[in-house]
Amino acid sequence: MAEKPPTACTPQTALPIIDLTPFLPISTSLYSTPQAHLVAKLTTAAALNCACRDVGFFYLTGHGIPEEQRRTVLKEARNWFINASKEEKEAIKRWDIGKGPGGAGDGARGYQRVGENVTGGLKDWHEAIDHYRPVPPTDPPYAPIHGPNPWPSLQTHPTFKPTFESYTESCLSLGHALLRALSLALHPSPPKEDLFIEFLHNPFWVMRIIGYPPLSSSPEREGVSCGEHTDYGCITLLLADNTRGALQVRDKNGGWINADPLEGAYVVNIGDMLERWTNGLWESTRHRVVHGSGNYRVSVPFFFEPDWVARIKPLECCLAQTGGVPKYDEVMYGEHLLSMVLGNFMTVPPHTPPHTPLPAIEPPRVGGEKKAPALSAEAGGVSIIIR
Ligand SMILES: O=C(O)CCC(=O)C(=O)O
Ligand SMILES: [Fe+2]
Repeated sequence: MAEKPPTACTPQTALPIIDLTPFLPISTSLYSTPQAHLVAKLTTAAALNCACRDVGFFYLTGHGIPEEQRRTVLKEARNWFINASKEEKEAIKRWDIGKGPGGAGDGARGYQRVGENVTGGLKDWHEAIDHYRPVPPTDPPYAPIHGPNPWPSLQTHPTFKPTFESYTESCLSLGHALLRALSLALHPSPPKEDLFIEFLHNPFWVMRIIGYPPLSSSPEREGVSCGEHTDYGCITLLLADNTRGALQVRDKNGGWINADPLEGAYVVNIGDMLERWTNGLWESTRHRVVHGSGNYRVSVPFFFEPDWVARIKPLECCLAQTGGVPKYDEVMYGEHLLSMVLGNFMTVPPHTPPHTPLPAIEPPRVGGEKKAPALSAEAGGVSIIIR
């Protein structure tokens, strides 16, 4: 007789480790009976529920993405950041809306130089290429995040684009599997893996390819590499090199937990959309990057999001567990993203030194509570992104 999956959470001091194997397509061959498979899934789901409820961050093993592919992604990213010339970087730069050559520019896709991103009012000490799911140029709901992503030159970096395109496919498969597991975590009895399926016909995604010079190379020799924020979507699959002591996660007491890399694992966190779906049962956890050591750090967070047009509101099963009163108004994911990304414009002098505090921003109201905003504005050549 198969063992029963655990139901209670034990207190966590570090990030929990979750094995997703039972949710991978190959998993059916691993278990002797459907009942044994279901118990394995429920065990993973129960651990996920604890991780999302207590920490909002976890290590994910058994994710099915080959180590070789993950290593190649980081190698390509590092190679480009270190070896691409200033001109090559500027050739794929992010343009403010309509300000690129021939009126191009969506305010979002492309390369941002060190200090161009600002989080929580402070400039971030990193450079990055931001990619979004390519969408047709004439598809109205996506405006202005239209168009293709800009890629490094095929002449100088021929393997960059295919590497990231195939990695995107892998992350999308993993995202779907993880969302089935999260569904079961919320609805184990009777077991339900399809709570999110109606929101994931064509999931939107964002991928940031980030290079972090050491903070000691910044003018102030201190500050922050990526300011404190929550992620605004569904789940984030973080692939990072083996630098320790950089990514820090807020714990429930307001302290910081180091989310150091774990060999072969993803660091995963839940975003604001899952907080809304769960009516706050799971909170998207604040985190930041403070890269104090002397190396050049590389990370590639992949943000797996709902469909652009998905309408997000607390799920019935989560309302039932949280007193029955919705704490969040319904939002369309794409509108929410755009309001965060483009709805706030701030005036920033063009030569503001890194880590200069910017004017305070009134955070949007979320279920009557103030919640840190995720927004982007361009002014004076500075992009402001507050996740
Ligand atoms: O680089 C990292 O470790 C995390 C970056 C991050 O939190 C983000 O881009 O949202
Ligand atoms: Fe983040």
